[in-house]
Amino acid sequence: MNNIRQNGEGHADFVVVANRLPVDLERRPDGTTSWRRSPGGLVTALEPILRAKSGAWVGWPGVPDEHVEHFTEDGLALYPVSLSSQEVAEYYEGFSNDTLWPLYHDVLVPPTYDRDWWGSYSAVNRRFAEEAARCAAPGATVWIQDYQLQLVPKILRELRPDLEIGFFLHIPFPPVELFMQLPWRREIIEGMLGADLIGFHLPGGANNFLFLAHRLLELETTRTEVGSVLGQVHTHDRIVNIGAFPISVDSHELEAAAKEDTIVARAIELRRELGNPDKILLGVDRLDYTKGIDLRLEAIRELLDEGRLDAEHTVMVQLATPSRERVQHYIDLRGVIEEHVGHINGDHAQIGHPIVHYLYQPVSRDELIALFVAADVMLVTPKRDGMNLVAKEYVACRGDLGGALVLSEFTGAAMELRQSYLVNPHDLDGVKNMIMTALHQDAESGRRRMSALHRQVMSHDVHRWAHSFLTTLTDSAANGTVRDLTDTEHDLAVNA
Ligand SMILES: O=P(O)(O)OC[C@H]1O[C@H](O[C@H]2O[C@H](CO)[C@@H](O)[C@H](O)[C@H]2O)[C@H](O)[C@@H](O)[C@@H]1O
Ligand SMILES: Cc1cn([C@@H]2O[C@H](COP(=O)(O)OP(=O)(O)O)[C@@H](O)[C@H]2O)c(=O)[nH]c1=O
Repeated sequence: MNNIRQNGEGHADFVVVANRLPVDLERRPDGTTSWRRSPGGLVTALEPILRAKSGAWVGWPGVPDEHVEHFTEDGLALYPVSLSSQEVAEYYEGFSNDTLWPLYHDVLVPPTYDRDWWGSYSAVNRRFAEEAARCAAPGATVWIQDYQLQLVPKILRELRPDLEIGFFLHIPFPPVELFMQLPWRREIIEGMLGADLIGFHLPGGANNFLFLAHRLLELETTRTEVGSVLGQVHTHDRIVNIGAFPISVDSHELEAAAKEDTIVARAIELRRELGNPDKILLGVDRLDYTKGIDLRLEAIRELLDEGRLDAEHTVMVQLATPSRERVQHYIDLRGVIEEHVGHINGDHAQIGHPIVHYLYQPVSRDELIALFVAADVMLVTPKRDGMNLVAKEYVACRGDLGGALVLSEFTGAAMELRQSYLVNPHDLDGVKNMIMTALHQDAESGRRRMSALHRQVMSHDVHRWAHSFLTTLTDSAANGTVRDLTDTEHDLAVNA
């Protein structure tokens, strides 16, 4: 237990522990530094929650070998955990993103099983747990996030048994047939079981976990359906609740932003800058092989080659945020995507009028919202995705009931967004046909679809998600039993 005091010397009553801080440290060539927003949906979702609860956030500042003392940035109390270059290579790029990420995403590329990476993952997880133990006040609520930190719940419980500990997985939890490949499978399940409540986006992930806990650790499991809790795992001394909590976005904030004059004007300007096409298609993703950017470009390319898509009056914007740039599969994918873009523009563009406008750089929030407002068809075609917040953001921004969403069945979002144009991303002809259907939708039926989608996203926002998880966590920690949200609690969460 070293220098960590059993009952906590920290002051934070609510602590988020995630691989990344909500901001990344940026080193400029002249040696100066600044902070910029971190990539990904986890940060998008949790930032407004932490802000509302005035809590602390424990995470890595995004660059190796940086030792930063805890500090406050834009009203958020941040507790950096520093990682060496070797740890970034082994814990983050290696075990997290070249072992667990592909294993949990249907083995879209083969996972690498490396014993040194596992050693580094275990050591870094301990460091995160120690930092959380240090900053949490007695009896505090600590909410641990995602696959990079699956050992933290168990270590933290050993260090600080007084804490209320929740764990949420943001990516799919695989079926037993895949998970059993992992040489360290027992340790991972035991690590997660240190929490009082384990949350997944979908019931499928929760059920996979319950099955594994029984099969692998021979623990007793029971099935319940109270609120979002689907079952319980009985460890030798505690009951751990397992549930499904589909994450969402700050829908009301997005809807309001999309109506602001400056955003509406920028959306019009964007259309003009794109050459006033009849139709704008939009893709917004981290550059990741799970996201299906390659297959959507393939679909567009074939539609243009076949003359089904009008090259003169159609434009596609594809934003791809750089991600995990030193992992070989990501380097390879970038090459494939850029080859597609080159082929499409080479074969079908005119001077000054590219068909695909491709940006390999992060884009600001306001510019993104203006693009959502401008886009006639949003293309979200992952081969596998835990949730996909971009799909929900697009819908939240379309309070005008315009636009159309083409959405892969293999995203978590597809579970709720049933009125989108659902596609199987493995069926290229099906994707092509659905893109054409969405482009030529009848205006009235398009409005009806968007109205249903918009209602769903507005009534199930990120505040409701967090409130639902955290009230269930408190009940779980108190006695292992749970209750449904009252209507008042639900309304408060939605209107927060
Ligand atoms: O931190 P990175 O390695 O740059 O990756 C960014 C984030 O990617 C993943 O996001 C997931 O969480 C989203 C919100 O729940 C969800 O919508 C999406 O489907 C997931 O892929 C990852 O899980 C995060 O830990 C990363 O921060
Ligand atoms: C390309 C791009 C994206 N964003 C924001 O990032 C997140 C992405 O979240 P999602 O759940 O869809 O997927 P991952 O977490 O990346 O796996 C979403 O909030 C986007 O709005 C951004 O801010 N800027 C960008 O350029």
